[in-house]
Amino acid sequence: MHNEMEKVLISEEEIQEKCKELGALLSEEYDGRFPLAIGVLKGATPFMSDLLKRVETHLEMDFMDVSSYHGGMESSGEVKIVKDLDTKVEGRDILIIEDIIDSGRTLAYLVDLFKYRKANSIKIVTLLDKPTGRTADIKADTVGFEVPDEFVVGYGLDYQEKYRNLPYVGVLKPEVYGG
Ligand SMILES: O=P(O)(O)OC[C@H]1O[C@H](OP(=O)(O)OP(=O)(O)O)[C@H](O)[C@@H]1O
Ligand code: HPA
Ligand SMILES: [Mg+2]
Repeated sequence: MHNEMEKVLISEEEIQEKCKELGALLSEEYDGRFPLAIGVLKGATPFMSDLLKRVETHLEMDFMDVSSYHGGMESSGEVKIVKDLDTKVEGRDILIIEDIIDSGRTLAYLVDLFKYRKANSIKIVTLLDKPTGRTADIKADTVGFEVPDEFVVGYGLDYQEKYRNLPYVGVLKPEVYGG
């Protein structure tokens, strides 16, 4: 698997350091509150797991699956709910956890949905931000790293459902996309 990578953009150590840093920030922000942390399946799961271990306040976890890429490299433009929350959003302080904001469509959809469901507050934390990909008007409150205009994989991010289990974020060799 590692020999299919052209380059590593963000190392395992850098990611773990960032989780500590962002975890400390969120610990302050949510001190004394009981936020509902929502992981966006499937990509956000490694980041959610490592980040929330560093948050020192009570919180509730839930998951939502809204897919628009269908394993490929281009957003289909249409966001579809695959799995909804088990938890009521009304009156809650929502912390959406994402692996990447690219076009912004996934998050624009979720923010609208949670507003409609009468959340008390909505914040977004994302490991990666790819500002060059943006078509929807959406900005994260907290960003781990900015990435260039390249398709990235690893640490939750997939290409055709593979590479999510890499402990780092990188770019694949061009020949991997060939077959
Ligand atoms: O800003 P956008 O252009 O909407 O792209 C970002 C979203 O796309 C990817 O998820 P995907 O829909 O591929 O599902 P996955 O997490 O299961 O891979 C990624 O994990 C984000 O959720
Ligand atoms: O660069 C990316 N890599 C993997 N999945 C993605 N979903 C949106 N952008 C990306
Ligand atoms: Mg994906």
